[in-house]
Amino acid sequence: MRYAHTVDTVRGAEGELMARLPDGALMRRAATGLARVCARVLPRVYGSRVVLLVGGGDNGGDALYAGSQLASRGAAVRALLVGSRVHEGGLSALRSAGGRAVEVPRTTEIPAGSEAATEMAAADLIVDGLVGIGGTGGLRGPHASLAALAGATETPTVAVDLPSGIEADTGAVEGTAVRADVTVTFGTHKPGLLVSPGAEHAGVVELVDIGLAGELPTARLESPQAGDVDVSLPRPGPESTKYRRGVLGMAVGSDRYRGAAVLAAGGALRGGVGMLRYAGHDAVATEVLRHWPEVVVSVLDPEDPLAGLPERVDAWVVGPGRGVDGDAETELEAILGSPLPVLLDADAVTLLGTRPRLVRDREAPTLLTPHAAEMARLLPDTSPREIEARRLEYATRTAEEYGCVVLLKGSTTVIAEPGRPALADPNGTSLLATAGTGDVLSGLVGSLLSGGLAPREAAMCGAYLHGLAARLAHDGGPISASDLIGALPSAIRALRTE
Ligand SMILES: NC(=O)C1=CN([C@@H]2O[C@H](COP(=O)(O)OP(=O)(O)OC[C@H]3O[C@@H](n4cnc5c(N)ncnc54)[C@H](OP(=O)(O)O)[C@@H]3O)[C@@H](O)[C@H]2O)[C@@H](O)CC1
Ligand SMILES: [K+]
Repeated sequence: MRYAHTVDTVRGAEGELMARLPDGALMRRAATGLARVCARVLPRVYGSRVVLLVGGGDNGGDALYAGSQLASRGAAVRALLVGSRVHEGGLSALRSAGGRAVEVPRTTEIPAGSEAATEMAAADLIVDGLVGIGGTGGLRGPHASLAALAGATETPTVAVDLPSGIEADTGAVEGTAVRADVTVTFGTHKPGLLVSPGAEHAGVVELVDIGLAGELPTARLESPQAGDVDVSLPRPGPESTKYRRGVLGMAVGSDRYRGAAVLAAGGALRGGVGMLRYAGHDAVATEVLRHWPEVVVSVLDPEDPLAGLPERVDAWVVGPGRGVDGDAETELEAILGSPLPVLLDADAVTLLGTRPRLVRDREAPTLLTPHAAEMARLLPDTSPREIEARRLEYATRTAEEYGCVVLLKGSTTVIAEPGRPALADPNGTSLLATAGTGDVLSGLVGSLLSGGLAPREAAMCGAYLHGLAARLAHDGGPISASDLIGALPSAIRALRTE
């Protein structure tokens, strides 16, 4: 698991630790770790050209001290000082080691042909020490200008603690931000490094241990790795039967949207469900059976559909392609009235927007799996764009307002449960941005719910396997939702070797 803590928590832990350590010890540890990574990114240190972007705070101080270490190993290091002040200790260390520093004019626009721009383009490495966890709001003035100019070069860029311009606690990016190839972060990850859009600016994230771990409380955010998914995933043993492995009920698809049912069923079957009980009208039920003869189908009578819903199930998946008419609403209400875990996706989430009490008043476990547009229907006066920009914040808010677990699909899938650290899936890929992949996910996560996993863990494992399957199915060209189903067993196998 990767753990991420908020700025306030990091500051608190830093304060505790600093009180026991000599002055400057933490910054020395941070700078040494940073210099080590920079040395690895450079083809060789001696004779290389390094440009430091140095803001006025300790983030700039880290860059200056790391720069001094590179300079003492023979790199030509030049610091562009852009803050209203500068870390004096770092600056004198750099100068003593033979590095040079120039003040960048504090004009808002630094032109493309300026000396600073030329130096960045000619450098072997740019080190971004403009702002770290002390940053507030989008980058201002010359900081924004330098970040944009760095982004216009091909020069490899290492960000100090986090890429300047991304919001540490959320991953939101307002305006220009540095795009790093590598981010060297200190003590713990910051949530913004693991959630898009911030995560897309961070490149490879390397954690430098500065001794903070002992002071850190519960994380704000966790990012599961293959081993975490592997240990959580239910595996059949000698005692397993189809009933013990879990029976999943599915109320998805409709005569109009038959594919949704076929895809969700595929996700559940390849996700390892013990038995799948599908309920739907004749045409869609026949289609499901044609694709997946192992499914136990209940054909619903249009005159009395509720009477046909299967009873002996361990969990339910409701919504994809089911519609939002009166029958769908009555069915949703009936299923949510059961004491079983229920996953609501797509149309069921839309229906919930008009009847929030259906979940708010529920005591049994509920998991919502919306994308941003569906989530916007749950939160009045919120647009999908706002949700995309602040995924962690809105997933958390939805979970709290509805009192359930929420999996927000998209660039970084975020899972939130009130009172627990949120989870950020590390496997996000644009390969999944294609019709039907959400249906597969609902079936896959549903199979894990029916297998006995708590909603948060089912969501975590499902999201991880979904992304991994997409990567495994990809052989250079696009993939479809059906390819994803085919790759799920390999994804489960691959957990052990990841
Ligand atoms: N915590 C730890 O455990 C450790 C922390 N360490 C390091 O300390 C870093 C935190 O240092 P910090 O507190 O000095 O703040 P920092 O990130 O340098 O930013 C402040 C400066 O940025 C400026 N500024 C702000 N927003 C801006 C904007 N939008 N656009 C433009 N400018 C903006 C602001 O300028 P002002 O607004 O005051 O003029 C001020 O000068 C941390 O990230 C890590 O690298 C390690 O050394 C050791 C262990
Ligand atoms: K930075």
